Amino acid sequence: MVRALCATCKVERALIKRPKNYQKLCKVCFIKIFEDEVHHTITSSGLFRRGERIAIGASGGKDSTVLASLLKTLNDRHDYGLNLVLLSIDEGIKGYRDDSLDTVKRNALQYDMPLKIVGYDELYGWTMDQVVATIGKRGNCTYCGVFRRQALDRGAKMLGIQHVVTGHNADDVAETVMMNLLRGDLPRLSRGTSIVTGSQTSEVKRSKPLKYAYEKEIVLYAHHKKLDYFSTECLYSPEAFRGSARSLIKNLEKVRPSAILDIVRSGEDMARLVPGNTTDACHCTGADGPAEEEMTGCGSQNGRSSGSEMARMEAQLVQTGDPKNSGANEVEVYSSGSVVLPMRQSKGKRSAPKKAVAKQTLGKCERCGYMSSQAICKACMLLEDLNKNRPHIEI
Ligand SMILES: Nc1ncnc2c1ncn2[C@@H]1O[C@H](COP(=O)(O)OP(=O)(O)OP(=O)(O)O)[C@@H](O)[C@H]1O
Repeated sequence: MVRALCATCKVERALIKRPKNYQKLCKVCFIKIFEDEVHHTITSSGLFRRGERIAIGASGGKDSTVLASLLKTLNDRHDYGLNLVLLSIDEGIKGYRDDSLDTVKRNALQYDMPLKIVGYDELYGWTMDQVVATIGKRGNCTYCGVFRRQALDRGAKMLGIQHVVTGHNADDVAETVMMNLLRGDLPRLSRGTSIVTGSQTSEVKRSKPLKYAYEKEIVLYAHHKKLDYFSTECLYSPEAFRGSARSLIKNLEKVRPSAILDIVRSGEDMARLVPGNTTDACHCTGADGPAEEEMTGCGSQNGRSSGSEMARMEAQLVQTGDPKNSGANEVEVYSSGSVVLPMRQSKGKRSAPKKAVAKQTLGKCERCGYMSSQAICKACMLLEDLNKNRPHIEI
């Protein structure tokens, strides 16, 4: 079968069928278009200012590795004038985070960026292995999410940096929109769709430059740019509700590729209906906001288990290789028939309709002194519970 010509340059043979819109592109044009689109997101939302120091939340996974590589490329190409630093949180999960941190250490050399690693053990006196040994796997993602969110802020403060970027992508945002839609929680939905969280009053703002990038295109970009990233799921259990929202969206995407971006855009439109929300930038403090809790999940939420779609896609890419070299035909990196999504059954209780929540005001946690919208921050509340059980386990 003769491969079609690239829809953009019309010279090279198409190698990639874009998951986003089925456009057939050659490798060079795909990479250029993907980079241009992220550049557009950054400039149109005025994400950075010249001279700004940016901490890239680096987990070693595909999203944050692509983010680091892309920001370096765009910073050089468009002269953003940014000072980029890698910031990694070591949750203390042996056989998972220690391996992914090795990847980040290599990335630091590859991209010539300084790397700061901050551990849960030094911040909280607990590793996630110890937390799971105490509370079991159920609910451990809540601890990890709350601790990581604060750890990223604290790591940034240690570096004297006020802006953290994370590798959250369009699929992540669509999942958050869907979850909050299903819960009937519009205020939380509104916070989850913002490209920037944290305001002038909060000490560290967070943003998602890959907000409009499809996860599948991130995998393709990483593959074709031959990026060095870590691809194993967390050893501890994923969050069931997010998994169900994800399956729902992936099934929609099969019949309507634009579904992911449509959900993101609908989320943005609905966010404008929330009283007090006038711009895309989130008005919550970002320190303790529930939407942030959801957006700072763990890699396992994205289901990279061997049976998952992303794992299949990665395996397929590795197997097929680059058709230019292997002589194979055009790579269709996805196919609606070939992907079987893991359906996780959620036994979650039906939650009562929620009232609109008032805007949060930033203060300081009475215990740790860290920024919080409540008297005692969530991390301290969780630590209190954990510490009650401390005598029962060996640390
Ligand atoms: N341990 C960590 N250290 C620093 N940043 C992290 C860490 N874990 C997650 N993040 C940040 O949060 C983002 C979303 O993380 P999450 O694990 O939910 O998604 P992911 O799709 O698996 O991301 P990635 O592919 O980058 O691991 C990551 O892209 C990264 O920027």
